[in-house]
Amino acid sequence: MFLNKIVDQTRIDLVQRKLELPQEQLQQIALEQPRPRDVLEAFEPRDKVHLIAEVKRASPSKGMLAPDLDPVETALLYERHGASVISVLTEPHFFLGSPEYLTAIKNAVSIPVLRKDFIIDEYQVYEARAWGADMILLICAILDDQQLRHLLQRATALRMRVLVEVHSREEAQRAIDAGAMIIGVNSRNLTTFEMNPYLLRDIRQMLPENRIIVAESGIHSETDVRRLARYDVQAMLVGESLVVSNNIPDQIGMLLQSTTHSMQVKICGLHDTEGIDAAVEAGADMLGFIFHEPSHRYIAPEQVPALLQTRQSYSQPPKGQLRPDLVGVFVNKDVNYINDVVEQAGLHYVQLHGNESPEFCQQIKRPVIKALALNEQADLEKLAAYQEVTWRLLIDTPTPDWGGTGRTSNWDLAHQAAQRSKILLAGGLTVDNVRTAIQQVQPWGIDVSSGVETNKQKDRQKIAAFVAQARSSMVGEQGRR
Ligand SMILES: O=C(O)c1ccccc1N[C@@H]1O[C@H](COP(=O)(O)O)[C@@H](O)[C@H]1O
Repeated sequence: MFLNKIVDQTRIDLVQRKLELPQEQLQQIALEQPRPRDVLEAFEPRDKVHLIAEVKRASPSKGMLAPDLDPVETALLYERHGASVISVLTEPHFFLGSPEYLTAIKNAVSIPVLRKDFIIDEYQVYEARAWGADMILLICAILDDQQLRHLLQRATALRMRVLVEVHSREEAQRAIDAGAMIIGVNSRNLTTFEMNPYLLRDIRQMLPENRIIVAESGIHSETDVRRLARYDVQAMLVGESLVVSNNIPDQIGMLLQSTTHSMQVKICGLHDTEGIDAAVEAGADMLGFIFHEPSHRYIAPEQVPALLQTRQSYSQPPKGQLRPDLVGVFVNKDVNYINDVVEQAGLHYVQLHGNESPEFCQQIKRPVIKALALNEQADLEKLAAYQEVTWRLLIDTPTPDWGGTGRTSNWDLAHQAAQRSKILLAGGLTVDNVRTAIQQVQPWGIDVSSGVETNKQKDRQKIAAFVAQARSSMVGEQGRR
């Protein structure tokens, strides 16, 4: 097994290195180093997705990636094009890494540098500092709780920061309990090399708000980054897709641009197979289900999993896509009912579309999207109380029917809201007006129901055209959160 092999090899190497340089001397060198660079500052502002760019020549899962890569030139290129931290492999046998790369890179760039290795012994922590690292990686899968705490404590005493890597809910809890402030969720299982692209979604909610969350592995495309922006990570650690690229600046540009310029699309009011297939195949990010009985779009909660299970489009989405997130829409329902439906229907988000108070929102077991109507300037003030306790705000048209009416909202007020928080814009969007809406309001995402229907049924062509139009409508950096 790969992990065992690499840890065994690390132990053998360590015996030799300790003979060459006893720990006492190494410790002295580590203590003489200038103070580490400020890693936490590198992840400011916290509501952006920062790039940890990795210098990696090979990997056991992919073999040779970029054997001729010049580590220092590559790191300098990463820094010039917007990386916040450089990750350097120092493991020599499986990743063709080297401590010399780390030191040379540290001397060349002015951003923090991470020692990415299989650290199992405090000797390696001192090495990292002696070589110039500002941050180290600790992998939960190869450490027990006592080792994890001990190595964290050693690194902290040397003023380094620690990226604690997890691969499951159980490891995430161990990282939290050990006091990890920077938690990396690695979608690649280090034992089987299998990818679980849903891992981050599955464990994101259990990670406390005050931690820095790093998404690791398999980040290649705009679609990948759009998902990360949905799970509110502070950083993405990217190696392979950078080093194999024949245009690294373009690849970095695409990844970073996608963190802010990529439009999240929710298709709402789905209740039949055709609608679900059309929304998934068009590449929708979120599927919305209406649990408000008077609506013609109503679906009983228990029907949702049953319906999704029958759809191959959902269980095995088209290449390059993943299963969208599921949103349940409720109007003035009881909190216990909502929390039961969350489990029953397997929801990832809850949209509250009635008069629910901020206190009510706090009792919901999933991140809340709170729908609010903006009639006049003064209504903007009510956003603040909800912003604190919800995941996103949704600006919809004020009507007695609550929502799904096909009437557009006040885009000027919505734009002002979008400058204050990440909003979803809803109400009367269609393929004909969505570009203007995006450019005028600059929302974080958009939500549509009526506008992609014909005779009250979801229309495959309208859905495809709507998603394509939304995605091609560029949003400027200015004014969008
Ligand atoms: O769609 C409904 O029937 C509905 C009922 C009750 C609350 C919200 C509802 N839909 C929401 O309305 C917007 C879509 O509006 P439009 O149809 O595109 O104008 C969206 O947020 C739905 O979740």
